[in-house]
Amino acid sequence: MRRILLQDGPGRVGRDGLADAALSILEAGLQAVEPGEAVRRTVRREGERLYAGGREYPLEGGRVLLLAAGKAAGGMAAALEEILAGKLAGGLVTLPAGAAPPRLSLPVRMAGHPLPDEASERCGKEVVRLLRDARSEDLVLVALSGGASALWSLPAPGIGLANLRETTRLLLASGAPIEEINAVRKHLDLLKGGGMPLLAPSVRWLCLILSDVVGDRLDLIASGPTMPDPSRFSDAWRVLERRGLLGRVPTAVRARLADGLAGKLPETLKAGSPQFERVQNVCVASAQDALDAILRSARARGFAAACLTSSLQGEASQVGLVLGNILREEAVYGRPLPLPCALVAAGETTVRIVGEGKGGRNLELGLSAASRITGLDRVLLASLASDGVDGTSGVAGALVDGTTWSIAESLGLDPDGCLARNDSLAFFQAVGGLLQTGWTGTNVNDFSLLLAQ
Ligand SMILES: Nc1ncnc2c1ncn2[C@@H]1O[C@H](COP(=O)(O)OP(=O)(O)O)[C@@H](O)[C@H]1O
Ligand SMILES: O=C(O)[C@@H](CO)OP(=O)(O)O
Repeated sequence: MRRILLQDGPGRVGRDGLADAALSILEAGLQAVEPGEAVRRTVRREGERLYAGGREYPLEGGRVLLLAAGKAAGGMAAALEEILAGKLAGGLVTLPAGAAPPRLSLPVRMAGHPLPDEASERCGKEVVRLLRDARSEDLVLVALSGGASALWSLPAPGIGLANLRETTRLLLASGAPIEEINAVRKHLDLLKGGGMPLLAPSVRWLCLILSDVVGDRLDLIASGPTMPDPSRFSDAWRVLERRGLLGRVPTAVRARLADGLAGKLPETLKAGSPQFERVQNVCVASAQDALDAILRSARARGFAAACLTSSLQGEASQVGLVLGNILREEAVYGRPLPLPCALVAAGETTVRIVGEGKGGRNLELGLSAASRITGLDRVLLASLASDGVDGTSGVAGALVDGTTWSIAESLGLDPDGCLARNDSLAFFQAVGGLLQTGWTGTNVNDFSLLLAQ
């Protein structure tokens, strides 16, 4: 079971049973989306047959390949190696640099995240090589989780890794949500947006997906390499326009999108394309599973519990204010739930980067929420990235209570200034409340847990 550690500071943060309860409740959420278990719940083997998503896959007659990428690739691949004992003929597993390398029989590579690097491109080429050698009687298993967009890269002709990297950097800092970021990536990288089946259209495909995307749109997770792509060149162009990036992205990127818009390049594969006839995509777990476990765990500890939303989106500091106000309502008026209560929200907020500081969306959400609960007793809000690494902070999230804001002020910190400089890590390093897990090995959105007693 993955433990969450709370870094204390000069204030009362974490010095009461409420914080212990919050950590245990969130740990139950992480446990429910352990990737190996999620795969074992979804895939079953009986002798020479594999069963998943209501279909049967014969294991004899051809080779079985496994291609896995993403923050949960280690756990997913380990479970599949076990299930397919004696049957795997080859493959590749790619994880973000810095994650603990799993012990597997298949080759394991570490690559750049959130920006693709040379290792990402090498992995992309390795995937192409493996698929080009595949024959029609082969079965290709793909295990995808969030992060894979950066970990496997095959820049389109004329784009090159440096331009793809720069465009990704600009998009990540722009505050664009993942559907916008990936609409652009799908049009600059040949593996994304349904690109994989094009490389080996005659094989059978089973793609297992751990969702880290709000609403579990499978074409968005890891930029949907095995999924039909509903987005078009015109969508990618509009994203750059909307985010003020058309004049800032490299010339080669603008030129490719303009060629696509002018009909000089084929659109990505759409639903109904024959290339998807032999492809099955199955979601093995998502934030919904973690939310259910969080609610169960809270209720078992005597809290009235409810989910506020599983679609939390918006600028992190604004979302933090709203959640802080909801927690205040609970503490002062005991509504909407009777006390003691636990409210949980899952999703993925965004941060438009304007400063030079270090932090992440969960840290900014927590910092901002602290302003709305200051002075209140027996309340807390914990915001956690389920992958264990929030933005550039190196930590998983933050826990705030009614003392956080006043401690900051007593230390001479300027909380609003920290937010304005995107410097939330420095704020929490001073006041305490950082949540640490290391890479959790899973990845299903962020969680904000509100407790009031
Ligand atoms: N200093 C910062 N403060 C707050 N957020 C940041 C900061 N630097 C980067 N980010 C945000 O972190 C996000 C990338 O974080 P990461 O945890 O890798 O995302 P994901 O889990 O979705 O891959 C970017 O969208 C960016 O807006
Ligand atoms: O790989 C990706 O495209 C995204 C979404 O799945 O993941 P992350 O935000 O973790 O990079």
